[in-house]
Amino acid sequence: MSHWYEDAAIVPDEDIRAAALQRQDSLTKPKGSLGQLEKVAVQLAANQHSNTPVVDKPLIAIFAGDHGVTTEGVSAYPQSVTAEMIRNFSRGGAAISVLAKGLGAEFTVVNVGTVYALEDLPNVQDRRVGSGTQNMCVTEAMDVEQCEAALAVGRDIIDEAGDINVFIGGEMGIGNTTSAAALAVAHTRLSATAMVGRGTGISDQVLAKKSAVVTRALSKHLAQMKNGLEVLRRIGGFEIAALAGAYIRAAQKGIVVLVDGYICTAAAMSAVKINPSIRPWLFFSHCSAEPGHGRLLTKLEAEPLLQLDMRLGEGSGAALALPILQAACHLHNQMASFDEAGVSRGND
Ligand SMILES: Cc1cc2ncn([C@H]3O[C@H](COP(=O)(O)O)[C@@H](O)[C@H]3O)c2cc1C
Ligand SMILES: O=C(O)c1cccnc1
Repeated sequence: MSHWYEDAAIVPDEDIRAAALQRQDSLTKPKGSLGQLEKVAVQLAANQHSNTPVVDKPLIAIFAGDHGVTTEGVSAYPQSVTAEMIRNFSRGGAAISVLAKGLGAEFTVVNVGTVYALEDLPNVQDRRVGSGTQNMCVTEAMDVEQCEAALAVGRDIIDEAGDINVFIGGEMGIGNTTSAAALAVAHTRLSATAMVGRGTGISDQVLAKKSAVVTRALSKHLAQMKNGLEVLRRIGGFEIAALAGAYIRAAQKGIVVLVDGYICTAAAMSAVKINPSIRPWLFFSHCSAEPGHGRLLTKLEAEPLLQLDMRLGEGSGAALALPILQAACHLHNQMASFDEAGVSRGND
């Protein structure tokens, strides 16, 4: 049986890529002097099958879920913060609320599975597929139906979005850096200590425990983790699965994806393992202060745009990187060529 998440993404146009590369080299600047902005513009042009790429209609969706692994004592904050922060997103008080407002972006918060149901809140959608995941050290984080349902939540958010051309996913889930680290270990085969970080700010003692928790979870599930979906189901989270589903659907619809920090990158890695054809659609905002993030980005051959020592999540880094993606498009589309401007070419 084939599944929606296995359907191919839109394939970049190689003729447009060649034309976009040629255009970059015709613009009034030394060749290559706009660095990564040039690469970004060329990739966006190829993806969008247009030599005038555009990322001016963003959707920011924050997916929230609770994690059973928090019972192991792996976060500096209590599990109740996940739901409390949903209220804060709704009221406009969170970092991402402020950044989304500044960007004028469409903004929504999606509860994929907090432990407790929340009251009705403005801008918050209740799509809970369970009351938090199970503790991955003891059993699978999600059963098959929950994992499929969480992936479909992400898909539906993209399908129900208005006219968008760029998607930013964010996450909120106390304990989710443990899940992200476990996913990172599973997909890189690097050690737990290389992939585990301080998350919300844990002590040395808790850090050692967190590594042991990830090691235990991996040894419990490794033999049965035969594909990307099983990895996600066994050691992922509801919000991580929803992000993966949203990334896959965005790529299938030709919507550019701006991936945020460590947890979102773990979701992106899961999505690529489930459906490798989505990879060209993923742009990476920043390298977070979590040491595992850089290693996971390297595994994905990703070149993040920013390095700001951030370790927040919520989609905050991606929101900050969006204007850079937009600037890359404006420069590509609006700069004058040497011929147009009457500027002499070099012999580079
Ligand atoms: C007030 C607050 C706001 C947040 N916003 C994002 N996170 C971030 O921290 C959590 C992951 O860290 P750990 O694995 O250590 O629990 C996630 O919810 C992530 O989005 C927050 C965490 C807190 C405490
Ligand atoms: O990089 C991230 O996304 C991150 C790091 C620490 C805590 N929350 C999120």
